[in-house]
Amino acid sequence: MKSKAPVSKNERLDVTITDLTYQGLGVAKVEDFPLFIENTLPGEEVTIQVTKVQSHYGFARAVAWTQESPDRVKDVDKTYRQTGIAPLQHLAYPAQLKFKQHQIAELFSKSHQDVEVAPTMGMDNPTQYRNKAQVPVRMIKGQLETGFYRQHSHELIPLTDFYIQDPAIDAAIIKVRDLLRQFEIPAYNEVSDKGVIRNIMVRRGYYSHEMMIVLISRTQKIPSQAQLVDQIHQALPEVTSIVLNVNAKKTNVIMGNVTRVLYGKPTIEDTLMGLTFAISARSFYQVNPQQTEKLYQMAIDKAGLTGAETVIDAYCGIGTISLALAKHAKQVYGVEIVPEAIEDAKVNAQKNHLSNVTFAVNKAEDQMAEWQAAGIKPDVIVVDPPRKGLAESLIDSAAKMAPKKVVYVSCNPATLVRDVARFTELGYHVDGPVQPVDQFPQTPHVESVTVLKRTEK
Ligand SMILES: C[S@@+](CC[C@H](N)C(=O)[O-])C[C@H]1O[C@@H](n2cnc3c(N)ncnc32)[C@H](O)[C@@H]1O
Repeated sequence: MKSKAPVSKNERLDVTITDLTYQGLGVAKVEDFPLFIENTLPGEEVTIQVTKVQSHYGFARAVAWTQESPDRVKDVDKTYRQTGIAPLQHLAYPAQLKFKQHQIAELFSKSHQDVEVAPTMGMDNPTQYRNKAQVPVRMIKGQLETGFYRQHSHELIPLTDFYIQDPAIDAAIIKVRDLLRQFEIPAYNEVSDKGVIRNIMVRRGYYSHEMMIVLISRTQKIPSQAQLVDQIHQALPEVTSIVLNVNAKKTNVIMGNVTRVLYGKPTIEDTLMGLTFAISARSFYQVNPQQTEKLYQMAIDKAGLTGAETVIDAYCGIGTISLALAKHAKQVYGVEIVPEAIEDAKVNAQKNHLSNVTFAVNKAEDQMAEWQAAGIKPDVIVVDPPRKGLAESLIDSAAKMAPKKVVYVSCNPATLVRDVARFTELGYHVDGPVQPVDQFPQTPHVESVTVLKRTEK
């Protein structure tokens, strides 16, 4: 065998299952060595017994056996795992929360043994929480269907109950699907690159109940467009905005660059932290509003503002965190790459009568360098990047500006740990425990807040 197994036959040990192979075996790692375990699913903590250590394509591989996890619950619907909508549905909710805490702790343990991870903050009803749906549309046996792709494929599994989405959104998708069928509007076919409707996006304000329907089309115009739009808003009284997004490219990217309002306003409004936000079709907006309020409150508390501080909010979207911080700070600077989101952010500052916020459309890494060159000296920097984390140059500019604190809101613990390592090289240390907040129940996605403090010299 080329590599040696750190486990031996008949050994018993406690492991956490982190992955699933295509053959349906659970995978756990011991010192980065994979163990393949029958009868397990991701997130489960089980005691295993190694049954075989064998050579597999020249590498050591161990197969182990266990009894079913006590945290296993009955699947609600197996399609939720096949589609990746709810890959953790088999796990009792407290075990899901523990798994998320474990994932972050495991990643930090390799480079930062001193970092603690607090228990994950969960929600009371961990289903039907999503305020946004983005569903693909396909023709199946000559009929237009909405649903979700089987994982790692483009095979559409038709669905009417999406389990983790607001049920009013599920009902709207069915209504739009039925109207598309009625007007005989064909779905896009990605093989022939023909057809019309590619995706339907629906967003609904948690408090406002305002609903936006975005029809993502290959074509500049949808057949029977005026009648379709008329019927949609008549059938769905909560709809205050119907938008056409044109994506004519042969691509996996969902939205194109052209957006046209077909009915109502270009935005819907919702409330978070007592503030009102306008949200347009292409802007990012957190999908779990109940947990977002907890997440933002945590970020604000950890920023520890007195009203005298200058704060930067990098990756600010429509300015949600920026404006929530502005109530407690002297001046806030926000930066975001999507121009529509910054337009929303500016409107949102006015709507909430907050004049101590300045927004910039730019790459956060470039804007931070500009602010640093311009001599801006933030007391606190908040970052909330996408899954790929922070550009190294952003961390360098941030450290040069020497804020007392960096509050890092992360949706990917792997890049969080990488970025924390860079900050520690530049004179920062993790202050207090990392706090996971469950933004995505039933899925393995992990959101967290980490505070980095400048180490006194
Ligand atoms: C996780 S979201 C957070 C948004 C916002 N803080 C919120 O809570 O709604 C990340 C945001 O970063 C933006 N983004 C992605 N890459 C960027 C970059 N290089 N520079 C600036 N913004 C970027 C995305 O458009 C998105 O709005």
